[in-house]
Amino acid sequence: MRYQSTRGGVSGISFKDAVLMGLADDGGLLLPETIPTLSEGDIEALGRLAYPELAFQIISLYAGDVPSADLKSLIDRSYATFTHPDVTPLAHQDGIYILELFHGPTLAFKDVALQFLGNLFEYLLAERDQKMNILGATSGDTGSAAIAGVRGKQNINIFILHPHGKVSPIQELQMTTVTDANVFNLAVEGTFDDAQAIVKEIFGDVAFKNQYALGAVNSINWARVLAQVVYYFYAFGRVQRLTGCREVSFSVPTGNFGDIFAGYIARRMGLPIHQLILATNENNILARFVRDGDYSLGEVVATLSPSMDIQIASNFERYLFYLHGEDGNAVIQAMADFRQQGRLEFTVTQQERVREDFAALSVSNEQTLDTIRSFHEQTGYVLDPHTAVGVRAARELSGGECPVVCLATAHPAKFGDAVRQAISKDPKRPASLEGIEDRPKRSEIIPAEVNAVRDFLVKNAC
Ligand SMILES: Cc1ncc(COP(=O)(O)O)c(C=O)c1O
Ligand SMILES: N[C@@H](CCOP(=O)(O)O)C(=O)O
Repeated sequence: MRYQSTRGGVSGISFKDAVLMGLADDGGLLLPETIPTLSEGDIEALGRLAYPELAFQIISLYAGDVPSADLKSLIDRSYATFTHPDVTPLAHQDGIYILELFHGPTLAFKDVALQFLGNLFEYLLAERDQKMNILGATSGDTGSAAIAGVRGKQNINIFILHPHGKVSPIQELQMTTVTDANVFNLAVEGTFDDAQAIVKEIFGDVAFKNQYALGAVNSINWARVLAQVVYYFYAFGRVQRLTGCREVSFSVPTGNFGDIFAGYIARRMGLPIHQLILATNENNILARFVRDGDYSLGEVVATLSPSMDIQIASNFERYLFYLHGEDGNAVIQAMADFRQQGRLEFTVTQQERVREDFAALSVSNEQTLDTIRSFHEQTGYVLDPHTAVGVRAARELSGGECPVVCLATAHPAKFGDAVRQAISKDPKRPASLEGIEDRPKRSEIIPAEVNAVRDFLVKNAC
């Protein structure tokens, strides 16, 4: 399998090189040159596998240059850190399937990909006798999952930018209480969008990126999206065996468009996804895009699901590539238009195609609280606010023709304030969070300026 950039300036590179390149050297995002498709029989057989074996089968399709035994060992080690034997178990509550993606070390779906990516980086760096400085932006969950994936690892330093004061207290502590010498937390005086723009601008300076061997842990990195494709197949297989259904819908709480894009890839591989429901909070540019073709930038507002307080969704560029018939020049033009005008226009045909690909809903804070409350009253199950956004959208948009899987992207204990507001009690705390408030902390506040981050990196790079 070879990889190409959404902007047409990079092509023919291997999986290993794509993982190390992160952001494509032409500023675009990497995608496989072809998407492998699977037959109904293949998909049914895959659906019977245990999670690590399924991950091996799916990832192998895209990572032919990693020897099978090595890939298997990387995957097995990555999922051995999960506390549930099924890795991503499926609960059935109130007619909805909840795919619990939060049983990894930092209690969010990001662990599914970042445990793997951390091990993969270590493996590739050892093979090439290289060092790496990871630079990432987080609205709360990617940061701690990436740190957990590489803390204490040889030849890797990690620099994570989070928006100062805009992540939940537990999310902040999960990052800043990791005081290993190779971990640097930077609290940026701005939004997640500012942090992500800084990261992309620094990656865009290819000479600097190569000089400091920068690595990407955000969904900029294709390996992130790829590892997330796996659980769509896993959930489909489990639900199909339980219900005998031919198709399944998925509802996906969405911010940076990575998780739902993984579902889009799974569907392109042949997975019979009926509806792919894109659920946003009040930062609703993506929901407006799907429903009305209105892709225009708004101000980021703080919500009860802070990890989705995003307006400029990184992976949208990957979808644009397909929407524009895999034409890199059209993507370059669209990205330039968006930078200049803060909006994009779509033809009627494109808008129709988008609505074939996705259904969408924007969910308010009030509706989020109401969903956590009513779901708890009906089932006793406690949803985190991001998952609640997806559950609300599933309830409103799914037509009931086939089962719906809601991706449960975080453990409710990460968002205690929102849960308490909804059900007047604290969510149960998993053991990993016990005493987190009392641990030593390390982080730096930094202005939302490229040069400030660049200077910090130069001083602390490995
Ligand atoms: C808990 C949680 N749910 C949902 C999302 C949205 O996922 P994506 O950014 O891949 O759209 C995020 C952040 O990305 C998150 O941290
Ligand atoms: N919600 C994310 C934002 C970054 O998304 P990513 O999937 O591109 O890493 C977070 O928690 O940081």
